Amino acid sequence: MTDHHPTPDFRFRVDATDGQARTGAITMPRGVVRTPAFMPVGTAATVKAMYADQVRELGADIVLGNTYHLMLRPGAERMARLGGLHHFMRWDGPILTDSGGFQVMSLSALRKLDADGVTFRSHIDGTAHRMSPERSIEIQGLLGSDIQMQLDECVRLPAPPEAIEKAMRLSLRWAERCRTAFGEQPGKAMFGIVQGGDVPDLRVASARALVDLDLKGYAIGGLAVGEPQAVMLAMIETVEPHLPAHKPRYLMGVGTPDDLLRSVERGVDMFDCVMPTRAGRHGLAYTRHGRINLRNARHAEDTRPLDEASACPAARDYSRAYLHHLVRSDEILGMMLLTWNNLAYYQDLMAGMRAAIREGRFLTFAAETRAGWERAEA
Ligand SMILES: CNc1nc2cc(C(=O)NN)ccc2[nH]1
Repeated sequence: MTDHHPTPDFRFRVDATDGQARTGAITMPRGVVRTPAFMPVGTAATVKAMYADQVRELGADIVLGNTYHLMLRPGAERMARLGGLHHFMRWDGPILTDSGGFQVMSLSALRKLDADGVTFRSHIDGTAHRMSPERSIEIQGLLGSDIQMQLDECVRLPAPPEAIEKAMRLSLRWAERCRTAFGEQPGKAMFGIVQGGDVPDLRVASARALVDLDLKGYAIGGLAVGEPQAVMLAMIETVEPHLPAHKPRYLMGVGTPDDLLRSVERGVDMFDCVMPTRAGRHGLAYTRHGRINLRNARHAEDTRPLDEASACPAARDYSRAYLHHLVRSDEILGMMLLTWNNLAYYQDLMAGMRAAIREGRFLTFAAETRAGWERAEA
């Protein structure tokens, strides 16, 4: 395995491939991101219910910050005065921030979109805000983000092709404006976001236009927005041949463990999703035996841990009976342990994929992993 060290600039290297699947690393001044990579979501400057050190220890190299939440609270200029997001939350590795566009459209109130950006009211206190491509990049810079996302317009599916095309073309114009606003920041990157809904021709047009901007990485956005998994996978297959093989591909907002296997198989390098953390807070455990709902009465006297073979204490040292009790009692420790378990499982899955790709056995690994989920618990 090629060992990777932080570098003064932003570099991506593919170390091995197996079919369309790739494994390698992004090296940046703040650290190395082994790919395929899963980014825990740290919405309000915290990966909910986790210490930053725990997130690092379970194998995460990079976390995601949400621009929409942080610009509203504590505020971008305030965050800069406080030393930036890394210092604030004590995460010394790379941070990727989204642009805020998706959350403005899904969380804010009274939002109005125009050619220059979006005007909206905060879901927290109703104050009015304006987000332009330039302001989004400025905010991400003030936060200290290492990988910044362009502002784009993401449409929910199903949607009329005209609406999808309009949003995709607006997103391309915003990509150029973000590229200009970002300028040259050695060691940092700005990624474009391929849009185009579930319309292959629009997806290809979006990808080709973004590649002409010669960006450092490319996200595939506007998926996992209500479409069937088959449609999501078809869009990845449509876009992949048009993205440069030597730059990272990031699938936004995805996904379940099965989504991750099938997307890595199709050439995706990076992921973020609230699934492991949100599910953990709701009593759901992701394990190599499949998903387990600890609220279910069948666990009330089950003395087994979630996974005795796991290196994660939350999976190995606590009985299901205890986790069931904590979940039924709405105890904070229940959320903490299940979040810890779930993030550890997701990182173990990514590490397993990286090793399998290096050893040319990815499809076997994927099949064995799925079989483990199906096997009725011993
Ligand atoms: C949970 N599904 C899901 N889809 C997403 C798409 C985007 C996007 O296109 N941003 N520009 C962001 C977050 C997402 N989360």
